[in-house]
Amino acid sequence: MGFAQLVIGPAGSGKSTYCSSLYQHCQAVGRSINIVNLDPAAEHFDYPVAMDIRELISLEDVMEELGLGPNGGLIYCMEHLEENLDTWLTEELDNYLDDDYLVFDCPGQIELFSHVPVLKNFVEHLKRKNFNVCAVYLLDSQFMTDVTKFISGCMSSLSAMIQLELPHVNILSKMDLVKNKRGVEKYLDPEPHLLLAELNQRMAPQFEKLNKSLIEVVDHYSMVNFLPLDLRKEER
Ligand SMILES: Nc1nc2c(ncn2[C@@H]2O[C@H](COP(=O)(O)OP(=O)(O)OP(=O)(O)O)[C@@H](O)[C@H]2O)c(=O)[nH]1
Ligand SMILES: [Mg+2]
Repeated sequence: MGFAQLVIGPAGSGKSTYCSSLYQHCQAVGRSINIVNLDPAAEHFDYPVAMDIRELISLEDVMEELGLGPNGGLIYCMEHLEENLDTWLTEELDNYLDDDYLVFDCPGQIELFSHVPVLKNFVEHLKRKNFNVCAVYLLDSQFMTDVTKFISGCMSSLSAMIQLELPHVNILSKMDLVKNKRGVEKYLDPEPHLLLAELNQRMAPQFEKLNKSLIEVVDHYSMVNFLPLDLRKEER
């Protein structure tokens, strides 16, 4: 049984930086880890790339030859990956042994984990290949400054959770940049009724019913839970 982590989250939330920190950490403690690039648009890496989607397809070629824009081109590349799960991916995975740990650095277009089925099928394939997979969802702590942004962050994470159906960890990234630590801490594991009160205060009165439903959804899925990550701190 192999192990895999799917690192997802909105554009610029710190996925690749997290992957490279994870790599350095594993180097330091003497564990073996393999970071896989699944972003056909990525160019620079701070970690050795164990597998690379760009060996299968290049975004630049797709944009040039098919006349697609960057996001349409990315979806095309990911669909191409989906079509090659039984060929390219299977061959690449054959290089890894039973106990190996793979970390997939994903692109940041949130449609990939909200409604486009590519990553879902990718995960199913990994499971068929006997990998134990989990999702790590990164959200930028810079957006945790008010309750409306918090709720929208929860919703996007929740849609990934529902679509991928994986054990799921939420991480609040870039904690080193947060000046008002207290302001963010209250969102790590907040009381639903306090969130609701804050949301009602922030929004016009006609949204009260909607606010209540939103908080209930978040609460039901036990989603109101983020782990803060400060990459400058050693103990993590
Ligand atoms: N201060 C600080 N900056 C960070 C941290 N993590 C990421 N960044 C910065 O945030 C920017 C985006 O980081 P990336 O790791 O490229 O984010 P990403 O999620 O891989 O981005 P995409 O792949 O383009 O979606 C870069 O400028 C990073 O240096 C962090 O923990 N602290
Ligand atoms: Mg990245």
